[in-house]
Amino acid sequence: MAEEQNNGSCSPESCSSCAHADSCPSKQKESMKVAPNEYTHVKKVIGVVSGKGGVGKSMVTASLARMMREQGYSVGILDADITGPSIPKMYGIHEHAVGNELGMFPCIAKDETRIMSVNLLLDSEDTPVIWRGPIIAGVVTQFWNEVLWGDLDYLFVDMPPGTGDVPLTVFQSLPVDGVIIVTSPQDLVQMIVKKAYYMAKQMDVPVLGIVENYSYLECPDCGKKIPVFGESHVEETAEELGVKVLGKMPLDPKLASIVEEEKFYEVTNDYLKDAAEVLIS
Ligand SMILES: Nc1ncnc2c1ncn2[C@@H]1O[C@H](COP(=O)(O)OP(=O)(O)OP(=O)(O)O)[C@@H](O)[C@H]1O
Repeated sequence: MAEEQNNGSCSPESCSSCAHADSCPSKQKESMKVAPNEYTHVKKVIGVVSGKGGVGKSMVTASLARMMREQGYSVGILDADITGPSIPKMYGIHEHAVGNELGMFPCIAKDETRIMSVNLLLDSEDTPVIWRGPIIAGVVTQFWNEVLWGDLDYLFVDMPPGTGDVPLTVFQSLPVDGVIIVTSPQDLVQMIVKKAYYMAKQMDVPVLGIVENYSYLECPDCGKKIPVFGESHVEETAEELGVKVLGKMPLDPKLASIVEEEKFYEVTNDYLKDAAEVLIS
């Protein structure tokens, strides 16, 4: 019988009737999940990943969070980019996270987005985090099960770039409902997108789609779209992988300056409307 094959492709739900359940990879994967604390109730956990650094993953994470917040959903951002945290500063948060015997409280941005990041725990924001991979991965797990997130419709996880320890821990330990891959138009990046895609697939996490950042720059005088980083190949890549393109974001000076002003809680990002549909469905 198909569900009795020990091949890792069956669902954990079919374990009860399967003779191979104890040694089955699908059940083992399930057992590695870390339960949240009793004060955390998150409806959807969405990972934002990129194969490579600097493609604007934090920008996309925060934009998705803003978009859902604007639609009235309660949202949180778990900044899992431990060595390069940028989310609190984008929202103008420079305070220290506080806790009690039950756990740590996320900091609350002006638009009520709940945020947890290593920068909220350091004595100085400029202190570098020089920890080995397993320690960093442990902190990310604590951000899930020791932070009192409360009731959230969406928790966005801003992952560090690449396919290392932290993405692996997040996929294994958190109940990730889907990932969004961020890319930029360069050829090399398209290849790296596939690595992120295959990692998610291997971890049985659905890929909700791809967002291309830095797609073009719009001339402020004539409105012409200039492909600064070359022609986009995102549609080809998406088609090849069988996923949707959820949006193409230009290099937008308005977005850059709102990040500089640390007022991301005011952003309305219309470039990612298709992503909202996918997140709500
Ligand atoms: N579409 C955009 N328009 C203008 N500025 C942008 C855009 N996307 C990103 N930026 C800016 O580029 C910088 C890098 O973006 P971001 O921090 O989101 O990248 P990242 O992929 O998360 O980086 P890392 O991988 O190093 O964590 C930031 O200052 C951000 O504000």
